[in-house]
Amino acid sequence: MALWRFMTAGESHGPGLVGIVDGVPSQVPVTSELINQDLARRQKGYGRGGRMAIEKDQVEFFGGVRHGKTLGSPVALLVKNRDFVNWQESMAPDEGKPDRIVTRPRPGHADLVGGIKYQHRDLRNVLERASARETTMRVALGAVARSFLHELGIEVRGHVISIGDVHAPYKDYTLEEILASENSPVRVVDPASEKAMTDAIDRAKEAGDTLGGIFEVKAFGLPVGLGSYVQWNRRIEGQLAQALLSIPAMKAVEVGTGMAQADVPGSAVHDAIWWDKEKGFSRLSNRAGGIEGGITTGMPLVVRIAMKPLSTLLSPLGSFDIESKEPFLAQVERSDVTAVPPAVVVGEAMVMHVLANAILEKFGGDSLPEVQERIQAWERYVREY
Ligand SMILES: Cc1cc2nc3c(=O)[nH]c(=O)nc-3n(C[C@H](O)[C@H](O)[C@H](O)COP(=O)(O)O)c2cc1C
Ligand SMILES: C=C(O[C@@H]1CC(C(=O)O)=C[C@@H](OP(=O)(O)O)[C@H]1O)C(=O)O
Repeated sequence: MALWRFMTAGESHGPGLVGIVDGVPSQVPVTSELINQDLARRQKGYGRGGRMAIEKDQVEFFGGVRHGKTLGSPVALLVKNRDFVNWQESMAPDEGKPDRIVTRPRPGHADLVGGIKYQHRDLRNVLERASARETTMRVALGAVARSFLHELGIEVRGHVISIGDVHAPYKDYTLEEILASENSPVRVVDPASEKAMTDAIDRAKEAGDTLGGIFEVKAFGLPVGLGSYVQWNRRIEGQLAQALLSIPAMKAVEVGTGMAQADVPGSAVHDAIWWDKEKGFSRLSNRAGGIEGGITTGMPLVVRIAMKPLSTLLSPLGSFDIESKEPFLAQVERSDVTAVPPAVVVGEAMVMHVLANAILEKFGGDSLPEVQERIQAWERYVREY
């Protein structure tokens, strides 16, 4: 069982989202300001649809935090859906009027498979939970992990690499360089790529189409030794891939130089080992993306994630109404054109949940000072190894 566990509940147009993260050590600084910062980052991004103009996500605490610090008890959070006022009758848990019944499944969304699986004839009962609205709570809970990791000297940040077929030039960016993407509407580090990306989004919007893309998440300051090769489910890249692919619309994950490694000989892939008295062991390059043998190497962790284009198309693909069994083509619904920039923030959150758990598995500890002390002792040992 994981030591850092979280769960979310709530529908996209219901009253809100709730979440609990269990296993957080005591004394970790957590404030609503800190969580709201990440919630605001997830809401930004060129290409978002009308919903983001309605929502202004703000966290409320229900447990586990007092006077700005965690207590060691489960942290319970709530984020309300502002859009709920427009859906109250439709989403009423007691008697209500399901006035916006959905019977037209979108190819590529969860509508049809979810309807069949859960025996729903109103596909709203599927899309409400399949919606990526849920990722709001993953990010709110992820901000607690961010604070815990920050106190241990670990920073996790991501940026966009491509939108549709527009690729920014690839570089091994430092944390400071990645932070510069914060003000970019498409969360890209390279300013020269920004215009081509926003233009591509404008063109897709005009055509009633959508775009996917690729983003990268990096973790800096990780200790050597998180994860393990001794059992299949303890390999850290496996845990990261599962967490990242659990985000709606994510279809592939690469670690380090990933897929490209298959094309070249080993001499062009592996990272030479280096030793000096001051730092101990390190690597001369980081094509492995900070993981060897399912264990962190102490080099930056590098994962890249491919997101498919969103499935709510204003000029949609063919589909059939589940009641009339008639084909339909036209379906006008509000939707994002692309959600790669906000997905970066969700990717960061999922990486942070995995890393927070891995830290607790390796070092244990009930309070932040206890974990800090254990990591410091470990780092001394690693330097002298
Ligand atoms: C931040 C974010 C925003 C999204 N916005 C939309 C959207 O507006 N319209 C849409 O059709 N899909 C959107 N999606 C993707 C769907 O939620 C996803 O495709 C759907 O749940 C089916 O899951 P699958 O793509 O993993 O098969 C979004 C995903 C993310 C991560
Ligand atoms: C609400 C969010 O994303 C939503 C994810 C989503 C989907 O189908 O996944 C569809 C859209 O919602 P709506 O159908 O209400 O327009 C997005 O806006 C959010 O990210 O907070």
